[in-house]
Amino acid sequence: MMVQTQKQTESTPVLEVRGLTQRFGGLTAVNDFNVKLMPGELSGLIGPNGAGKTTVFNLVSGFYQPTEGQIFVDGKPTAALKPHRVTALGVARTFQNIRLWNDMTVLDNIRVAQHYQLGYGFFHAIVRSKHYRTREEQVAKEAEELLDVFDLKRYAEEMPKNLPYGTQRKLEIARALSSHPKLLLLDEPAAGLNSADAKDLIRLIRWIHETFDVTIWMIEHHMDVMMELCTQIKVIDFGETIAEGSAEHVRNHPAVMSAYLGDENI
Ligand SMILES: Nc1ncnc2c1ncn2[C@@H]1O[C@H](COP(=O)(O)OP(=O)(O)OP(=O)(O)O)[C@@H](O)[C@H]1O
Repeated sequence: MMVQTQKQTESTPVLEVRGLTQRFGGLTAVNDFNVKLMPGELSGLIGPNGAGKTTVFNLVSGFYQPTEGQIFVDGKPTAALKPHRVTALGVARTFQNIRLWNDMTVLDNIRVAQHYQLGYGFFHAIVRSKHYRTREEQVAKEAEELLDVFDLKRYAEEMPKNLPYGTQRKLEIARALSSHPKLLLLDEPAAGLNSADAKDLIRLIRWIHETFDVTIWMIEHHMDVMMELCTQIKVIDFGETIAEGSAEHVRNHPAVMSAYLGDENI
């Protein structure tokens, strides 16, 4: 019985997307998109500007409700759920333009993100019940530990906007991990980084993948970052999937080369 349960768990994709389509008025931003990510994968999604990549992430994280199609997180349908419900089911993300809470300290950015996941009620917070206090202590401890493992502890009382750009990116990833996600979506994590910071980011993502029990799906324009990290890459253009496979395979794929013609990043 135990073995069967284990097998079932192992064969359930962390994310499965079927026939996902998103229209904005007359524009089809994503058309019949399908993907299956198994536990522990580190995969990529690439495509030229405006191809529909962020729209896919917005759909998977519940920011948009799809025009058509189904999304399953760990086997549970999520296409009709609000973002906080999708987060509670185990999806966390970062944004192309860093979205930290700049009027809160670094430590509070992590603590508040954890609260989203805890979801204990208003009553417990108001009366500060024993249950609430115990969880609060746990949250504070975990937040400090997370800052420690990300080598961010010295910035705990700083405001995020005062940190170097690469450190803000790191903090945003740490904050996403604080909700214990099964699936981490990274939207262009190397955007705006210089090449030294981009190399640090590659090491950081590899370390997260090896250390945390999390499946990672990332969008990135820097092909060298994708080549270093991703085992599987999907390529979209005008919302259509035009290629998929290993980094090497997609890099040399004629449809990909044609889609990127003139783009110096590939
Ligand atoms: N909320 C929206 N309303 C209307 N159109 C939108 C909306 N969000 C995205 N689009 C359009 O959908 C298309 C896909 O956009 P999307 O941001 O997903 O592309 P992308 O591949 O992430 O691009 P980039 O690499 O430039 O970030 C674009 O034409 C964009 O203008």
